[in-house]
Amino acid sequence: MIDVQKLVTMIHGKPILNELSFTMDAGSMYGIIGPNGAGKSTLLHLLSGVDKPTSGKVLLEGRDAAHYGRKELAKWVAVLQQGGLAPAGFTVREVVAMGRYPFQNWMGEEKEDVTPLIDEALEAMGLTGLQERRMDQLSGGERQRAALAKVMAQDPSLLLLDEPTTFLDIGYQVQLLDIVKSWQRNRRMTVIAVLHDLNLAAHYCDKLLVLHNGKIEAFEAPAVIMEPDLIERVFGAKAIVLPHPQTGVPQLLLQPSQPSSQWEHLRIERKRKG
Ligand SMILES: Nc1ncnc2c1ncn2[C@@H]1O[C@H](COP(=O)(O)OP(=O)(O)OP(=O)(O)O)[C@@H](O)[C@H]1O
Repeated sequence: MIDVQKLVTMIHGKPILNELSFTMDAGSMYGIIGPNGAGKSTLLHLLSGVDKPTSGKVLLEGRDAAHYGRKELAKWVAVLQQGGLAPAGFTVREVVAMGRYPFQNWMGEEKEDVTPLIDEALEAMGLTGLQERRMDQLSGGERQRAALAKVMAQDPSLLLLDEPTTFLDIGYQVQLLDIVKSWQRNRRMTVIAVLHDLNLAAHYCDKLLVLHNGKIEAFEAPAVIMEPDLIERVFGAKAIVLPHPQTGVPQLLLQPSQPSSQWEHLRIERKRKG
């Protein structure tokens, strides 16, 4: 369980996160959504224990995240950073195997043979055929999948994802979230993902935390969040909300501000050119 108490982050005297308090249950999938600069990545870094708040606390399983050692924390918290891994001279398989680092002794050894775990992670992300390829020879999407395979090999209890679908085409966006979701259900893992695509967030997350101006605007089930007034208030965008024809999950259709005048402009242009 994650218990966030009166969390404040100030940067250059300006509050970026302003007294956030909430709890998240183990084994559920949560989305953090909000406009650019709302503080989503800042909050994720605090939840991972990497950054320290100006005041307030993040309790992971009842213990202050700031009091965990790095390696100890890495045994059960994995973070998939925005943009995945930087390209480097290692092969895909070597990078995925690095996910096991927190469990290794000083000689880089583990008690059990982890080959099947690494094979499974490579297979799940469609990387078996690319496992001997160097990271700098991969596309952005392939690197992102390698980064996810690495955190899969880590086998965490809490997985933090910062805009995991950014470099992926629509097929891999759905595939990545499908994998994370089934993994979350099967292993009772807790997942917290910063997502910009609200339609995907509504489909995959049990609850959505909406950040706006460093405060929690709402923390509810997607059916409550996907509501035109809230979307316009937070994102300044007009939207129509419709149930997905197959799943019934609310989905947003964005409304361009002046569609008719744009079409009119094109019609006049065409007429002018004859
Ligand atoms: N090191 C820093 N120095 C100054 N300002 C910072 C620093 N880090 C973050 N900020 C500011 O804090 C605010 C929140 O940043 P954060 O990256 O958490 O937003 P975000 O919601 O993740 O945004 P985005 O959707 O654009 O990724 C922004 O206004 C950003 O400019």
